[in-house]
Amino acid sequence: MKSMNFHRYRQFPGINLSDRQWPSKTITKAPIWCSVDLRDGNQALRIPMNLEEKLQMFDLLVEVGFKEIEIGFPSAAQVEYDFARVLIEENRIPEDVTVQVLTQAREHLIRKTYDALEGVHKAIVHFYNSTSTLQRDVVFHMNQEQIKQIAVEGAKLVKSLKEEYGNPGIRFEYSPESFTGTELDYALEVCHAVMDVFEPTPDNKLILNLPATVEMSTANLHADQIEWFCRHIRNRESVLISLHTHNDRGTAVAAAELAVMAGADRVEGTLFGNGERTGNMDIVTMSLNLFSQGVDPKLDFSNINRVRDIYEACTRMNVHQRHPYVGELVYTAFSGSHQDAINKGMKAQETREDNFWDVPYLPIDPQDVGRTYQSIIRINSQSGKGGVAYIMEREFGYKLPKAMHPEFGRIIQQITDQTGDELPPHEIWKAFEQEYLNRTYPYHLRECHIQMNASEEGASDTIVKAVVGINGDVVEFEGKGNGPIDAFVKGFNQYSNVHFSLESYSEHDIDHGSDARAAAYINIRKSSGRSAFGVGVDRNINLASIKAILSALNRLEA
Ligand SMILES: CC(=O)SCCNC(=O)CCNC(=O)[C@H](O)C(C)(C)COP(=O)(O)OP(=O)(O)OC[C@H]1O[C@@H](n2cnc3c(N)ncnc32)[C@H](O)[C@@H]1OP(=O)(O)O
Ligand SMILES: CC(C)C(=O)C(=O)O
Repeated sequence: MKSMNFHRYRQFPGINLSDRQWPSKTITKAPIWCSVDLRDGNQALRIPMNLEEKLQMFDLLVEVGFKEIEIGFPSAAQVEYDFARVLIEENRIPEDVTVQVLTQAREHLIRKTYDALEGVHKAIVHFYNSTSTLQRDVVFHMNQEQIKQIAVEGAKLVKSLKEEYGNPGIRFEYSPESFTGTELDYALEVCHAVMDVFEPTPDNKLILNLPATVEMSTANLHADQIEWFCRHIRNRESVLISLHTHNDRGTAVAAAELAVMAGADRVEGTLFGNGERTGNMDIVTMSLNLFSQGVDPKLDFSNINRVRDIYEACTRMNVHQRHPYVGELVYTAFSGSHQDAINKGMKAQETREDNFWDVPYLPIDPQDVGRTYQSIIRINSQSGKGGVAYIMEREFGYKLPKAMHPEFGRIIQQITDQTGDELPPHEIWKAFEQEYLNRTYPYHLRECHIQMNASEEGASDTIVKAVVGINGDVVEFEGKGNGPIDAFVKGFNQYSNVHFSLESYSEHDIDHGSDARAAAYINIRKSSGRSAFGVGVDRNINLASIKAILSALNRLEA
């Protein structure tokens, strides 16, 4: 085997934090959420959102419950600037929502950003410069002091423009961009220098956003970085520590979760993890993770499909079928043992008294996010008898007796083995009809009259007069027994010379009301030892049973 070029990469260094506290913490409340869909999400799209799409996305974010929304980078492009103006001039920002705008720590961009915010009630001016070791070297060719000065000069300008514009509703956020690639003590030094400019207080906090601009380490090391920072920052009560994780290693959500345990107050992210490269932290997943632990997520994803549809329309991105909580297949089991457990779990759930959700393989109730139970079991060659029985009951109201499950399961398995494809419910129904209900050869019930006689002593007997097609001939017979089935079987045995016994019988209503039909399931065994189920459906339960007998016999003859 050829080995890969792993020696070109270095291990991320450990963090010196031997008494880390975060591993024994749990998250008991939602962090302050900030959506960056309209900025980090938008800047990574092949076709960025137009004004109309941005408005639609903004309205969705408000509807979901975000109170802080980064609406763009107004100094970057006209559409970004215009969007801020439309929101402000058309009074589209609800009272309780703060919009946030991003700018590089560069004078002309900061000034333009303030122009875009003219007249806003509440806004966060978010400015950044990269502080990472690598970018200082290869992008800026500056030393630590020079890079710190970019941040400090930016902070001074951002602060003075607030006064110049006389807008008390402006707050500040600073990001040492590429924080996770920056020496921790240096990132701290830069943030302290920025704090010295703003002089934040507990009533007037500065947001320090510590981005994992590129996800470079395992989530535990990220949590160590955040705990280290939270412990070393001065005036901790005067700053909000914000997270902004990316998903380069596929663990942005885990990194954000552990970092909240490590002390962060606020989390930036996007719907479904849209954003640069592999995306930003997925707020839907993180908030529903909290939800699934019994914590109020403070965001409303109770109609997840609507959120997905608007997201897909605005971004032209598709949500993956396996995306947590929302993907088409995430509440679906194809495999037999999962189906069996879900089927049993759903039944047990109906009888639970404590209302807690506890169904195998379904971490949350799909209905809590506006999904249905419709597709929790779907059938293909990996499926089992329990799943097939579930579909028959759920989709068509046929409660196949348990002893019949293996038989019908095998019939469906043969089809799925042949096609290799999923078998939708209507195809399962077709197979059921063909196998059990539509068989008329060699036996076919043409007429049947049932007469039940009750004697004064309470005993009763039944006479069945039937006309049955047998191998193309028409045979008329009469039988007497202690009930319609017994009478029919006796008569039939006599005239057809076919001998069998009844092994099991069950029946139920399929529909309700005066027009209700009944389904009967009868298992018969011939003297040869072979046995089969038959199914009959009729408005009259006795006729349904007689049809079920002939269905079973026909199957045994086939
Ligand atoms: C991690 C993130 O997601 S950060 C957000 C990223 N988002 C975006 O960049 C989207 C919007 N950006 C843009 O539209 C543009 O990049 C703008 C408007 C911000 C800047 O435009 P331009 O100046 O034309 O282009 P560009 O970004 O290539 O400029 C790079 C220059 O700015 C310098 N620069 C970058 N950040 C800073 C800073 N904070 N302070 C001073 N100079 C900076 C670079 O070193 C480079 O300098 P050079 O020209 O001497 O080599
Ligand atoms: C500007 C910052 C917060 C950013 O987008 C990043 O670092 O990913």
